[in-house]
Order: sequence, then C-alpha cells, then structure tokens
Amino acid sequence: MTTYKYLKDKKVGIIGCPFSGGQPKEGVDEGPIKMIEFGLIEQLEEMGWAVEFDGHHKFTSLKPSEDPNIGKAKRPRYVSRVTKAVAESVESHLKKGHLALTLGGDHSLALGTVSGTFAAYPDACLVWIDAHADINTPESTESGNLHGCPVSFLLDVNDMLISQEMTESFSWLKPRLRPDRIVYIGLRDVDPPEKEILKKYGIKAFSMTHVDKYGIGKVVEMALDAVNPDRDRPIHLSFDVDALDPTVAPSTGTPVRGGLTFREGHYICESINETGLLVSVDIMEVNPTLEDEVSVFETVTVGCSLVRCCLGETLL
Ligand SMILES: NC(=[NH2+])NCCC[C@H](N)C(=O)O
Ligand SMILES: [Mn+2]
Ligand SMILES: [Mn+2]
Repeated sequence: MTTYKYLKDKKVGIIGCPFSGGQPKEGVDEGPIKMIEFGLIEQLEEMGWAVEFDGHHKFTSLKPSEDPNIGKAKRPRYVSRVTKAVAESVESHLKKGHLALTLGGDHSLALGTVSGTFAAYPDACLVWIDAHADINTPESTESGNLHGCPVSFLLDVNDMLISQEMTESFSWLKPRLRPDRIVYIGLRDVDPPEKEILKKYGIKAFSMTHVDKYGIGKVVEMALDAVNPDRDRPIHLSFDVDALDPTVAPSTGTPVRGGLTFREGHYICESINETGLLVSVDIMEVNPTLEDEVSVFETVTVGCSLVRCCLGETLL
C-alpha cells in the first residue's frame, strides 16, 4: 500500500473539463462526461478513496468576433479563460491536501492544471506522457491549435518567443516550470521547431525509441532520476491518451502509430503511484465521438484504468 507524502488523507478532487477549444475536433469535450458515466467515481470509492466531485465545469465560449487569432493561435482568449478557472480548481484541491484529478478535454487544459499544481507546490516536477511534445509557441505552431502549445507557455525561461498580445491574454499565468523539472515519455511526432526548443533548453525526453531500447521499467526510472533525483518532489502527471498506441486508445483526435502498449501505459501510472509523491493527474484527449462503438469503449475504459493505477490499483 502506498503512503502519500503530500496528501492529508486519501481524498481526490475530480475536475471534469468538457473543453475542446484548444483544437478543432468536436467531441473531446465529452471525454470527462463519459469517464464519469462509466463509473470512475464508484471505482475510486471502492479503492478506498473519498471523492469530491462537484459536477463538470461549465465553460461558455466567446463569439468568434470577440476572440480573433493571435498570430496563428486560435481561440486564445477562450483557452485562457477556461484554463484560468481550471488552475484555480486544481490549486484549491491541492491546498486542501487532496489529490487533484483533471479529466479532459483537450491538452491545452494543462495550461490550467500545471499552473494550479505549481501554485500549490512550487517544487513539483512534471511528467508528460504523450506522442507529442505540445511545446510549440504561438509563433512556431503550424496548426494554430493551442493543445499543441501549453508547455511553451508554462516554461520559466526568459527568452520564450511569446508575443506581447498573447502574454497579455494570459496575464494570469505565471510560468513556473523550470526546464529541468519536466520530462517526456512516449514521443514520436515532434515538429521540427519543437525539436529545436527541446534541444535549446536541454529538456529530457524519452521517445518510443528509448522505450524500445531500454524497456519501460528503465525509462521510468531514468525519467524520475532526471526530474526527481532524490524522490522527494511532488509529481504532476499529465497523460495524453494518444501516447498509447491507437490500437489501445483509438478514440483520440491526433492518433500516431507506434505508441505505448496497454501495459507500458499502465506501468507508468503504477510506478508513479508507487513513489507516493503524486499530487496531480491529468487524463487528456479522450474523444468518445471518434471511431466506432468498440473503440470508444476501449478508450474510455483505458482512461479509467490509467486513473485507477495512478491512484494505487495493483495487479496483486
Ligand atoms: N495534445 C495534442 N494531441 N497535441 C497534438 C499537437 C500536434 C501538433 N504538434 C500541433 O502543434 O498542432
Ligand atoms: Mn498528443
Ligand atoms: Mn498532448
């Protein structure tokens, strides 16, 4: 049984975020709704967690005329408003000593979740599980989708190329993430400018090639050694389900072949739980309107089982 260094009691606050504004495909807003409908709360209660869930966040979108692009970035003010509210929810759960569990929704929500975590725990580290690095800047992004950009906004560096107008739109956001406190696992679709950014700031990243070469056990150990060498910092785990192979999690907006197996994904969650340092978890990019019924069921259920492993479910 895991003992949790930073939690007051075995209590988890669930932040449901039906939000799709960081990318163009509708339906990802239904991810959190389906995960709750599937019985996630009851599953966690059965595991001995007290669950605090006050219903899903209600986000009202802006008229397109009120929210023109900034550079290439789409819906920046809407994303800002939503992620500010999410940051406040995460921070308040963490400050009560709860674990914060955020269900997305698209990955731009991490602007909120990671901000909230670092507001409550400035010494935290971030473990980002994804096929993508999501570290485009509003200038480097090809797609203009902010779910491909959150990490660049969060980084605490003094030369990140983010325009004045964008900085003002996100005036609430304090970049608190040091480049040596984030590590990636699962990467396999990284844009050329993102590769430059990773190199420039020396950000540790384990691609699927590393998973092939070393195996997932060693990769998780090396990842934690990089951001949490003494195993004493609080951990925020941001899990984009597209890190998993599309055969495992097909219903997601930007699937990429060659991903983590079912067990590799779960192993990451199990071993992060084992540290006892987990304070905040995101499960992002479940889109229950994509692919067929079986795919949707598989994706929603795998989202729920990743959560359970993060919260201490073991095989034996
Ligand atoms: N959270 C995600 N699924 N992100 C996909 C990002 C894809 C691409 N790199 C972009 O910036 O548009
Ligand atoms: Mn992704
Ligand atoms: Mn992502």
